[in-house]
Amino acid sequence: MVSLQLNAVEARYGRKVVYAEASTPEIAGGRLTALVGANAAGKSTLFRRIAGQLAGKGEVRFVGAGLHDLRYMPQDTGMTAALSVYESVILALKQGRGGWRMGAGELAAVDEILAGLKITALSGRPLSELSGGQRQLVSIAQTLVSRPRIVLMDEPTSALDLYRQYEVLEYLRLYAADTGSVTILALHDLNQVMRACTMTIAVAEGRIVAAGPTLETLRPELIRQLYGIEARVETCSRGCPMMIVDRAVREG
Ligand SMILES: Nc1ncnc2c1ncn2[C@@H]1O[C@H](COP(=O)(O)OP(=O)(O)OP(=O)(O)O)[C@@H](O)[C@H]1O
Repeated sequence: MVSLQLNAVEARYGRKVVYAEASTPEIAGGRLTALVGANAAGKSTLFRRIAGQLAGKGEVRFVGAGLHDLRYMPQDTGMTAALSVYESVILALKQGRGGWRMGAGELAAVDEILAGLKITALSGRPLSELSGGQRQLVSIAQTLVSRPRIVLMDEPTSALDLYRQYEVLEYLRLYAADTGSVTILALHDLNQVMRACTMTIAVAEGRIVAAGPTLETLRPELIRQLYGIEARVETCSRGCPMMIVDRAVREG
């Protein structure tokens, strides 16, 4: 079983300390975990620290996986390379593996991920000619094609239409269940979080302020603390929890 835990982790940019001592409970694999918080709260910074891109004290403890099994999809993937979609996914698969010979299994993995995300038709298109939503789907394919056991995704649905948001969240949920991977998604849409993520970690001003089962964690008091928004969680007529926003309770 794969899991991840932070113990008194520091994350800094040079002298600027964003997290002084961030700790989490064990984050289990096999299900989706949400990372939530306001703009500039520290979500991407926490991902960078887990991914080994930032230094600092404390322990990032992986069980059943290591940094070589980790893929981090940043918010802005800046796809400028003169490659086709298919080539870019092959490149992502080859990252860290060495050699260019493609086995039948590797080609099948590329075909499978493109089909799974319903972007096979984009295979031959240059990255530079894709729409924002298409780029985001390709980026997800690049992140998952090697079937990593630790997956960190920064706002993976931010450029997608409603249908694609639903499809991608479902795809990610099944990916986590199939592979047992620790899959953490930074998300702003709390209804997506409630629909898809079993566990939620909330950050504010460089501190982890809550972590636990999603429905127990996303309480109105926490929403107010994180976002300055008065909100309710109610059950819709089909039995699903929904976040209803009433009003802003702070300026700015
Ligand atoms: N390269 C950097 N150098 C210095 N400070 C940075 C750097 N990147 C981010 N920060 C700062 O770190 C803090 C946390 O930023 P971070 O990008 O982690 O927030 P976030 O929660 O991901 O925000 P958003 O929802 O807006 O993407 C902010 O104060 C930000 O200005």
